[in-house]
Amino acid sequence: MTAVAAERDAVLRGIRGSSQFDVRLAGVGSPVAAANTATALALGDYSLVISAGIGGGFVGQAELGSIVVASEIIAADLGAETAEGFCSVDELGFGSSRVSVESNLVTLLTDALHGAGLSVHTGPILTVTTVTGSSESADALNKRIPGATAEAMEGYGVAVAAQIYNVPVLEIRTISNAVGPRDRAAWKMKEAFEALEAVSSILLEVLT
Ligand SMILES: O=C(O)c1cccc(C(=O)CC[C@H]2O[C@@H](n3cnc4c(=O)[nH]cnc43)[C@H](O)[C@@H]2O)c1
Repeated sequence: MTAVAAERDAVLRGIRGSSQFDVRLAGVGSPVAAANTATALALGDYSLVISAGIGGGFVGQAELGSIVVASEIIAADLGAETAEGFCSVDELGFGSSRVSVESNLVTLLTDALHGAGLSVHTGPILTVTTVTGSSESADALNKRIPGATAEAMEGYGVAVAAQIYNVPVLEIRTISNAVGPRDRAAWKMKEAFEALEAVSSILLEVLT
């Protein structure tokens, strides 16, 4: 599941037309991504769901152009603001803001990516509703979720749909920008799409 066509096209280049993969558009944001993933899972027979695309990298954790494979997929802003600070849905008793991933799948993929000489990191990938745009917000996320490695906008929605259908899920982000003050001129879209293509060609090797 990719949010936009440019991500889908990078994945398609990487998998070189393999019929083993069904590359679909999720749309931008967790709700539409959840709906589109659930629709696909209701109609087809899948053994793995992958949320893939570009994302923001937390400074000191994932540099521009690198790859992040999620160890956990976390809805970082799903909760309530209180006088004491942010309160997650877990703390509120309304469910879980976290979806776990199968560690053996993560290891299989990251070993292959390392083996191909690519820069790859593993850690929590946050799903946010609003792209983080200040150091204060980035610091708050880092404090709330130690080890946060990347952020994007769809992973949690895709993961919840996969979880409902009892299908394992992965999230993979290639880093186009740093999480923090918005500096559109510094975004490395080309490098991120090239990395997404490279990851997809490795996926073809390890999952075939
Ligand atoms: O501002 C622009 O000109 C612009 C051009 C293309 C794409 C964008 C996006 O904001 C893309 C959002 C899209 O990409 C993921 N993404 C990429 N970086 C981040 C981030 O730092 N924080 C959250 N999401 C990010 C996201 O999953 C969306 O699908 C802007």
